Amino acid sequence: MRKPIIAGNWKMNKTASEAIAFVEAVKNNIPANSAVDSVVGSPALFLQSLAEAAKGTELKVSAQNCYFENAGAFTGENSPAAIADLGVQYVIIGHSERREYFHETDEDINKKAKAIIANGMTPIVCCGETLEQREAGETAAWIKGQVENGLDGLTNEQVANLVVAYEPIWAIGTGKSSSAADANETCGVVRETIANKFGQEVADKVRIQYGGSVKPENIKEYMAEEHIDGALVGGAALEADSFLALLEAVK
Ligand SMILES: O=C[C@H](O)COP(=O)(O)O
Repeated sequence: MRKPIIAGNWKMNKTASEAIAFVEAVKNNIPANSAVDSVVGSPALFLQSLAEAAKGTELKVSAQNCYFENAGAFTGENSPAAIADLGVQYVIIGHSERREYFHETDEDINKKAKAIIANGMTPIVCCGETLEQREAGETAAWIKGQVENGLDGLTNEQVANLVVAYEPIWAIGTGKSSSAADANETCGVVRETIANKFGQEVADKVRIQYGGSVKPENIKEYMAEEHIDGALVGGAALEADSFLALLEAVK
């Protein structure tokens, strides 16, 4: 049985005081030993204060990116070792916005996954196709390539413990969510790709999220599907009430 994982991704939103207010409003409203892993993905600026505020609670903090080296002359980047030292437990990598606007490749994402794991954190590895790829019938082949390349060289145990987020790019922030059946089919491609590369036992353990216009009103439909173990949520995870409603719908 895979434990559901709901992760909010704030993207480049919120000020420091808004971020703390969110965590204060949420952290004590998640029951101890919750049946759901609850994660909030913050800009790097607020990671330290949020990790401190959430310490000892069920709410876990995620970065939205990091570099793949722990230290050195990489102006403007954030070290995975330094992020881990703050008490951050997850890092989202390979989000389609990072791939598109910051030209991240599968190779970068693979190096980041290794660095995140080496620092004791859990990567949330994103993949997803464009509308053009979907309409051309290329979704499965594209997702297979992203997953194979992104996870290349990891051990079976490392893959079993990470999270993959499938986010069709055309469904992100558009209000056009994928149908639950279509999302499940592609999450099934992720699982099958992992089974072929790392074995069925690993594939049965890895948690796969769907992301793209998930809201408290539709999350149950996704969570009812065989291959969907959680959600990566943007817009509907920005307000504490809505984030708590997502958790409530899943538990
Ligand atoms: O990382 C989250 C996704 O990009 C989904 O964003 P959204 O829920 O606003 O569509």
